[in-house]
Amino acid sequence: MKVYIIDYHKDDPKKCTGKKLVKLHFAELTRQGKGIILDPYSIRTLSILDKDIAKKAGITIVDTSWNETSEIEFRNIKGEHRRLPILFAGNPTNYGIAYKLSSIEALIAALYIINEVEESLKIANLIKWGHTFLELNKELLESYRNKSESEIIKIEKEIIEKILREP
Ligand SMILES: C[S@@+](CC[C@H](N)C(=O)[O-])C[C@H]1O[C@@H](n2cnc3c(N)ncnc32)[C@H](O)[C@@H]1O
Repeated sequence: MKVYIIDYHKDDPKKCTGKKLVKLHFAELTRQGKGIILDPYSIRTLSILDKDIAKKAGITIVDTSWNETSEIEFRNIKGEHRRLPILFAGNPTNYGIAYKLSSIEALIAALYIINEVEESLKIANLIKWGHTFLELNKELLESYRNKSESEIIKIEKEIIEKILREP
């Protein structure tokens, strides 16, 4: 799978997981979006139905800062924008926070959801807390894997309702 990074250079370069993917030759830098754009503000949800586009044109991650980002940064990027369904960050900065994934976690999740599990695990091995992320989201990722967009939205709704019911 081709992976692209649009790097807005907003985070500490030492901690930046988008840069790490590029450095380790698992991604290429780009200025334009290609294929599936991982966009947390998108109204469309990533699913197995996006696998063909991802295979043909790749997956683009937008490496920016969660503290400074907004919808505007994503709006003009060409491509098929998709958000990820609820998942919890496993990285030390945003540990346990829903939806706020690092670039590398977003890639691990996207590959898993489109049923590229082996590649997802390979990416998870690149970072210390890759397996923390997988462990934390094991059941969620498995429930989203290989499912259509409408199925994923239904599963996500049930999960959110369950969380809200918990004391
Ligand atoms: C906001 S940046 C933060 C990057 C940080 N510098 C790092 O080193 O990981 C994370 C990127 O991963 C993707 N991403 C993270 N969480 C996502 C979600 N819930 N839905 C879609 N894409 C997501 C997006 O491309 C997003 O811009």
